[in-house]
Amino acid sequence: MNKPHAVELEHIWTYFADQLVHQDISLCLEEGEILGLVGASGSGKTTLMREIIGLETPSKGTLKVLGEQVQESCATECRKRRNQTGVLFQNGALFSALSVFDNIAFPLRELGINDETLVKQMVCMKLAMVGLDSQAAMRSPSELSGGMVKRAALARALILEPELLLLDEPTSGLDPIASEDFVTLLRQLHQELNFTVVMITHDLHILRDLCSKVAVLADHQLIAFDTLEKVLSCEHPFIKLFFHNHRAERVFNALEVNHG
Ligand SMILES: Nc1ncnc2c1ncn2[C@@H]1O[C@H](COP(=O)(O)OP(=O)(O)OP(=O)(O)O)[C@@H](O)[C@H]1O
Repeated sequence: MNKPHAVELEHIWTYFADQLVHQDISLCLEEGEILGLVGASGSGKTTLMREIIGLETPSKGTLKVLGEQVQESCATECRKRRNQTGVLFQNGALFSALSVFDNIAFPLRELGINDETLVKQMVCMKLAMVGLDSQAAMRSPSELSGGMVKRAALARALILEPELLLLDEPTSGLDPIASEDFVTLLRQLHQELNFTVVMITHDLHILRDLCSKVAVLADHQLIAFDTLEKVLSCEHPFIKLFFHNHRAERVFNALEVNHG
């Protein structure tokens, strides 16, 4: 039996004034899947993610997230869905005036959880999960390395134990080692918590090692949505450019060898 869908886009069209961004995009992501969203700059990846979060409304089409139709949700349903969705923005988007601890605690306090013992317990659990110690928790975001900022932002995104995690270029700005560590962390957390992930990424290693599905936006359309192996065999010029250059071939050769 198929798993329930975590994200369902049906015939999504998006215009900003008369500028077409998305033309008839449909896809279904099952619970527990990890989707890598790829596309050239300006192809509408961020807009699609903002639509899934509910920060932007498509011009046409139906968008269902965690079983609820986003456009028809009342305020209570919107709040509930927001609490079930964790977001990691590209630069971490931590509040610079708050310590790492208070950043991670922020969604709890916003929900009205003021029992400080409980808040401390929950924050410490998430800190441990992402591999940050209590010293890092007391620092301000500006005192952290790029990798630590991503971990702190991930802890904040996970604090309410979301069913859906949205990640915008989670490894951008990280050196290869910090990037690999972050991918390992994401994989471990996904195995433990089994959330669904939608992530904008151009990181070939993430697409190869982490994503169960890859979606490619080009020419305003979803030109491919499948496993990486199937996407690699598409003939579209953007796919050739992005997935079949020398660097990509080196990363994906291992995949082709592994899968015969
Ligand atoms: N709020 C907005 N109002 C008007 N135009 C917008 C708005 N948001 C995005 N756009 C336009 O929509 C198009 C898609 O933008 P979007 O940020 O979704 O692309 P992207 O694929 O995420 O790009 P990048 O990889 O550069 O971040 C762009 O032409 C952008 O200028």
